[in-house]
Amino acid sequence: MITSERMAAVDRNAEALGVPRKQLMESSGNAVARAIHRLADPEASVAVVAGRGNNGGDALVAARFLAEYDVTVHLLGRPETIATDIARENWAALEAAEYDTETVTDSADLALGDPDVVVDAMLGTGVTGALREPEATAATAINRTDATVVAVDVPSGVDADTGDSTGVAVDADSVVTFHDDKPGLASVDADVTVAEIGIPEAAERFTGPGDLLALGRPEQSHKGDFGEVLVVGGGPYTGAPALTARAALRAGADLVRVACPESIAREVQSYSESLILRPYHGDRLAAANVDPVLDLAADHDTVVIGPGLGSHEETLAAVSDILEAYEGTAVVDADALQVVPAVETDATLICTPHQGELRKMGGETDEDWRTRTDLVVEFAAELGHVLLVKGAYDVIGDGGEHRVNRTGNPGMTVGGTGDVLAGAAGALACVLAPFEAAAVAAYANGRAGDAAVEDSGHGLVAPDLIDRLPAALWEGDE
Ligand SMILES: NC(=O)C1=CN([C@@H]2O[C@H](COP(=O)(O)OP(=O)(O)OC[C@H]3O[C@@H](n4cnc5c(N)ncnc54)[C@H](O)[C@@H]3O)[C@@H](O)[C@H]2O)[C@H](O)CC1
Ligand SMILES: [K+]
Repeated sequence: MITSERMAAVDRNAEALGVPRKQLMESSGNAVARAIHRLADPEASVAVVAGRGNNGGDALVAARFLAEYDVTVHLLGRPETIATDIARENWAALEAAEYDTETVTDSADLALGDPDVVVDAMLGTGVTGALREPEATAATAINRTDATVVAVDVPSGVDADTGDSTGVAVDADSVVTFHDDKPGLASVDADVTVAEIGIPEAAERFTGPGDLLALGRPEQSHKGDFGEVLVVGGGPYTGAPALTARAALRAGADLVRVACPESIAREVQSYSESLILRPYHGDRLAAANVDPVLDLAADHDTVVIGPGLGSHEETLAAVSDILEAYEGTAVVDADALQVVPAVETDATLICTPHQGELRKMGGETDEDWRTRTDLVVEFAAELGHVLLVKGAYDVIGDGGEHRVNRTGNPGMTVGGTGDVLAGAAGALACVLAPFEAAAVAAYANGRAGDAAVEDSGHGLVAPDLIDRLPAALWEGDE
């Protein structure tokens, strides 16, 4: 099963892998035509009803694969209003080759006749709300025919994710859907065929530019759309919590506060004026700080706990107590990771170990790490949390799904890059589901590292990544 949002991401990733959408459209159209070959005898009459989006584009392609049939293509709307280049190109190809086409600008003008087959390609995953005109009237007209109705991707008017239809929807006999089944088709009373359209498996398995689509564009978001992050870190180390907090800010967080021992507050502040500190009593996290930190945490959308905390027994006990009582979303990094397996919590944790830390948590690693994503998925399931295991290939798992990130470079083994990643994950977890936040953080962090190396060669330091996070998250790669 794949949601429309994930499908759009995978589609974008496929393009980045060298398989552009026009190629996918060609495969989709071909699959629809093959379904018609199975359903109808040669010379049967086929009415293709195409909308102005890519769903319509699929059917315009299908028409070219139906030479044995008597095909008429009805385009709903003027050709100039076709929404995408690839659909428009396929319309132009039909026109140039003098196919039997007509454009319907007024729903009253749709003359379907009495076809043997109707191809419903008005709307697919791009639908929002109830069908408008001329689609609504066309759907009623399609439902009134005695034809066998073949829907492209989803019956028009049906939401691919929920199966809901707010108004009239096409009553299809059969649905040819692409790449993977859609959740909304479960409630549709039709034969559903899933057609492979040539999307490489890597487009789903590896993070790519499509994974960033969920973030939206910066100009669409406003201050307050992201969220507030609390970094709980520092003690024996002062640089780590500062890096984490600065990374969270650059990854979009509206506000980031650092809870750290008062003994190091001045030094943490010295890294950046923009840091807001909430110092607690003492020189390392300990039992007396648990309640104040929990009170602070309750006022934030996410918490990042671990960077620079050290592994003093008292500190680790305090981390356990905090995680046990906390109920929100937290990124757990560095020394704090080792307490996670024994912690019983209602919180949603994103754990970011490297392989050494993973072993310390009781997880299994393997020399042939790339092919052992199953180890991450299983251990994540055992923990009941999201795991982001850092390495040459980062593996992100949540017990069900997994994703692999291959951005980044050997220069990133330098200290502090993990602190940056944790901060980015904390910010992204304010706006994305935990698994997505981890995957996008890994992708963007690696991309920032790759950009840094490209700009200044090797000799990378962690702050180089922070400055490049906004571009890595919000700028296209073409
Ligand atoms: N990898 C893939 O996902 C592939 C998908 N293919 C096909 O593309 C469609 C989705 O295409 P898209 O252009 O995004 O959307 P639609 O064609 O479904 O519709 C967009 C079109 O419709 C207008 N619109 C939206 N809501 C309504 C409404 N309620 N009433 C009327 N009109 C509406 C909107 O303004 C747009 O103009 C997917 O389903 C597949 O069939 C590919 O070709 C292969 C790869
Ligand atoms: K459709």
